Amino acid sequence: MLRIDNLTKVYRRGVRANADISLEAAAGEVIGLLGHNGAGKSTLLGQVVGLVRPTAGRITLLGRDPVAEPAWARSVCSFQPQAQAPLMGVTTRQAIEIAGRIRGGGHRAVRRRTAELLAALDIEEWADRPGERLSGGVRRLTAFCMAIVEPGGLVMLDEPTNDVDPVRRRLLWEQVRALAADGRAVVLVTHNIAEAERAIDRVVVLRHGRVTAAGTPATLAAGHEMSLELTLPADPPLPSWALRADRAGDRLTVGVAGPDAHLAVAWARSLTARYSLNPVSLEDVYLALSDDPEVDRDAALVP
Ligand SMILES: Nc1ncnc2c1ncn2[C@@H]1O[C@H](COP(=O)(O)OP(=O)(O)OP(=O)(O)O)[C@@H](O)[C@H]1O
Repeated sequence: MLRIDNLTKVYRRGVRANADISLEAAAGEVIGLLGHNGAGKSTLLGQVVGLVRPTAGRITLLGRDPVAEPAWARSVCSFQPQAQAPLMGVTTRQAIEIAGRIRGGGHRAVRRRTAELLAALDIEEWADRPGERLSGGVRRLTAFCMAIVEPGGLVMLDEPTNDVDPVRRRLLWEQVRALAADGRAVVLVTHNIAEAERAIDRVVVLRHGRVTAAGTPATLAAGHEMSLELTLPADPPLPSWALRADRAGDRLTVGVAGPDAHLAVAWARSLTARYSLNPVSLEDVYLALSDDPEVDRDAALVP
């Protein structure tokens, strides 16, 4: 569906927002773009929809060049920008229906789909409220519905869960999975890594405009240690498989490599009934990458 090769964007005044980025998104797949503020995530999405002109590299969307054909690209892409949608003078329902009609949906089909989305995201109680009187979270959900009411083959969402409460965030992630199940490719930006882990198929981590890690959450987690937590008043001798040990009060945390999990559990059991072995989360991996001086050194090489 989408293929990006060696994409680079240098803004005027020399800010290199994207540096040599390559990635692919296939139909039925949800890709999560992760990265600190200013890492270049929005710039990447902006280039695919023709809002930002690449400095170098190539984007291929359904075999065509969206940079050369921006109007066509916008017809096959759906996009929820990071900025809140201006919803003055229209209700939630009207905003979603208008978006669906502009994207070419039939009157009845758009009305039906709008009603389904309002129900699925549990925002029906605000369906007929004017946009200027909506809360930030409902506004964000409305913008999400506007982006997916008549979805293109590629759906790009820039921080769709911002301002949204935990219950409705979960409903939103279900809709993201439904888009993929329906054969769309979804590329989304999020800072909500713990939740995204359940909804995304592949992760691309950007740092200072470069891809610093990419893969499924499981492959990124492979090689990172798990943590064994034990409630123990005194430190026992550490077995040879223990990677590190930290104490906070009566809690001891021991780093464990994946293949040593069974040894760790047996050891913990011999010492106390109060222990837990926690698999590494995508958030742990992300934080470990953020701390990695190698990654910083690479980033510093960005000219
Ligand atoms: N129009 C612009 N002109 C000049 N520099 C820009 C412009 N837009 C973004 N930048 C710069 O490009 C870099 C990447 O910005 P971008 O918005 O793509 O990051 P991001 O990863 O989406 O950040 P955030 O998580 O904060 O939204 C930043 O240094 C930003 O200041």
